[in-house]
Amino acid sequence: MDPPPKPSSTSLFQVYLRLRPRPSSLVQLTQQSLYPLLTPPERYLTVEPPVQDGKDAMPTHITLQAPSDSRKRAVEKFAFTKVFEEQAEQLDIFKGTGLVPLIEGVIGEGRDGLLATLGVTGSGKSHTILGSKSQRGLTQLSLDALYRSIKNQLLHTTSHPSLVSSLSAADASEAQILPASSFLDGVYGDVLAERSNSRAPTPMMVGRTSNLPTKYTPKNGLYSQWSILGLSTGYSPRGTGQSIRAVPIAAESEHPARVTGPLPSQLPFWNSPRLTRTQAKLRFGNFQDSTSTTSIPRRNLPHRPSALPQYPDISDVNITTDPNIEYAILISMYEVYNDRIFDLLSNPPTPKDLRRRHLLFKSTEASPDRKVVAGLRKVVCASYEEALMVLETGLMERRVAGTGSNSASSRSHGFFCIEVKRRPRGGAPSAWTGAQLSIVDLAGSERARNAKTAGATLAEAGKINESLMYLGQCLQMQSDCHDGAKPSIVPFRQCKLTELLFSNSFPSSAHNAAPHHAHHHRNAQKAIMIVTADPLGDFNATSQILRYSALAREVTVPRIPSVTSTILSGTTAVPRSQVTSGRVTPNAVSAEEYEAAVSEVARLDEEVDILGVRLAEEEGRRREAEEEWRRAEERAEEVERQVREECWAEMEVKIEAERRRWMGAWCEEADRNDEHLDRKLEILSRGIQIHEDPGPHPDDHIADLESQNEALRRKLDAMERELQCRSPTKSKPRNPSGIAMDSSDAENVGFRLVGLSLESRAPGVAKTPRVKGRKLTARKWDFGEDEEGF
Ligand SMILES: Nc1ncnc2c1ncn2[C@@H]1O[C@H](COP(=O)(O)OP(=O)(O)OP(=O)(O)O)[C@@H](O)[C@H]1O
Repeated sequence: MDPPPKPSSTSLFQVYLRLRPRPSSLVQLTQQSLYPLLTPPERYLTVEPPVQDGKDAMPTHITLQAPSDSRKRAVEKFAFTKVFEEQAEQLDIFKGTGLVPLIEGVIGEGRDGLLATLGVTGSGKSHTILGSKSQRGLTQLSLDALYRSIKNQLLHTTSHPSLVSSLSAADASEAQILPASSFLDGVYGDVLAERSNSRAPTPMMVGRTSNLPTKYTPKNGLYSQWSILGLSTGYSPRGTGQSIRAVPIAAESEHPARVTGPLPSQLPFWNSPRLTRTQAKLRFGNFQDSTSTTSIPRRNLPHRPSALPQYPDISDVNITTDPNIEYAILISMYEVYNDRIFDLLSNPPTPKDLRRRHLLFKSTEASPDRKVVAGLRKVVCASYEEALMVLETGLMERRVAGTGSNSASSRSHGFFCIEVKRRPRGGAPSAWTGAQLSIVDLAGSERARNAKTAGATLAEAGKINESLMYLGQCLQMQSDCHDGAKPSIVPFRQCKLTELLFSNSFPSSAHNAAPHHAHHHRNAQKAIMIVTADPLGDFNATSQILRYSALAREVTVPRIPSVTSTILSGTTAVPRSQVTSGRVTPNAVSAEEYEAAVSEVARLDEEVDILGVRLAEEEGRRREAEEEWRRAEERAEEVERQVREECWAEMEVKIEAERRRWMGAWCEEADRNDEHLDRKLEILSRGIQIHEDPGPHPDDHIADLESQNEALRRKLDAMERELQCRSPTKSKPRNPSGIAMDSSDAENVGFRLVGLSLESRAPGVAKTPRVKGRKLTARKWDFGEDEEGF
């Protein structure tokens, strides 16, 4: 097989392979005692000797053969840029993978750099990127190299108060930029107050399974993922006073932590007082998590610097910089979880709103030709220690869970971005340009059967595998079109992960830039992929990853003793003497023809074998396609369901709003009516004064009656006198009934009139008697008529 293709201008990634060492003998012993029936795993991977000669020559090829392969499957050979064997250390990886030139490109050329790890779960991706208790990872080493190189040209927010505002003005990603001191104070300053409002903790378990007690409960105590960076908390969140410590694995134990140089203890927030037990309880609450995995708080206290690993030392790494340039470094962190981007450095919008807002990867007004993650929080870090603290804070937010394959399995793809901003010394505030180094810790692909996941963790695994499948397709495309084919056909827009990894892999074109923006031509990013593999791990999962990530691949079919070979061996066994004996039948063929036929059969047989392998591959691809189809259908259903739910929710909101509007209008109308009525009543009560009739005073009434009586009496007297003065011959006047009336009668009449008059004044009395009475009193002419009648 040829040496792996040299990275060309079209290749998107340089691909390195790192093999994970065997677990330490102590771990193996523990495993054996826990699972005595378990057969020790067989190694299925062989590293080929280096193709080139020389002392520093590195292997580039591996062969893969299924362990205990009764079916005699094809032997596959893979080519990588370099293969790092089990004994390789972090420093070897740092120096041997071209990470230093990548950093140089970021500082000097303004070229974006990308470093990513890919592998099956538990194969050592996080170990490579983040390191362990005793060794720094590539992230810390890159940060160290960066800060060492530009420390004399680095601007600080303390000495340049306008630094943050000038960086914000030049930022194209709508980011919230703040100095590290403000950020760290915000996170750790008022720990008590914040903790009580903190988000629900994400399931987390850290440490090797084999090192954990058999029954692992929160009461056993925990240590955070950050401790793998060597920043031991020295603090048990439950206040038990104990923290589980990972038993150092063989490679690590050779390099005990060395603490040298300036320590983060010099930072003010690292010296903040430790929590008391009560405070801790208050702060972390009661960790009664119902999930199968154990929870620890997302943000621990600032860690003690005493365990900070300084190994490996990279003080000999020198990156030359232009002294006329001044720099600022911005750190941001996000994770891709379930195909959505979440900021790892920002707090929830409100303490009550525990849901995180996902961010968009898009072109902005200030960055029309290049997509950026918009709205991230970026922290200006003036020193390596500050950058480490920010990294810790982000890692605490990252989703990690214990699975059957890895006790601290990353459940999201983590992105750690170091933006190196540069401008000429004393340049205008807006003159910032720069490039970014992105370090990506991908979540591992896993088989549900091996990982023994269920529920949400299984769903996460589905999403992880899906995004890794798309990544695989992109990488496959890169290796397929190595020889001059266009890499632009790489289908990277299929999911968020591949978009983030590949969209800056191509140089920006000037015509895409908006005319009102000074166009800054960007070089295509340089990218390094470190594929991690456990030679004793899951064969199928590992071979699948290697298949799509390798730069080249060759399949050899093992020779199977078949009918052909039997014939062949029979042929060779035929003694020449027999062939030439002359006992040849008319149908018999010559020995040469027979041999040619047999070799033709052998060739065809080989072809059949190769076709068999191809068929198996095609079948695998078909299965993948079917799986993709199924997932696409599921996605479509999910989208449909979401749309329905959204529409439903929107409808409900609208109906509710309409109802409220109507209720409001109805209430308003009712109020208006009430008001109107009130006003009317008021007007009425003001305008109409009801006077109560006091009624006649009884004395007045009596006096009145008496005067009337008196008047009548006088009238009667006058009439009597008149009668007496008339001649005695004249007959006595008659009453209407014809009966003669004497004075006593007249008196009676008078009294009756008075009585009638009284009755007529009484309320509710009928008028008829009054008419009668008036008739009696007022009809003087009646008398007159009578008089005339006499
Ligand atoms: N090169 C190495 N040297 C020493 N220990 C290693 C190495 N690689 C991995 N390990 C150990 O193996 C375990 C699993 O590694 P790690 O967590 O890095 O896996 P991972 O690939 O990131 O898994 P996941 O995808 O599930 O997050 C850790 O305990 C780690 O310390």
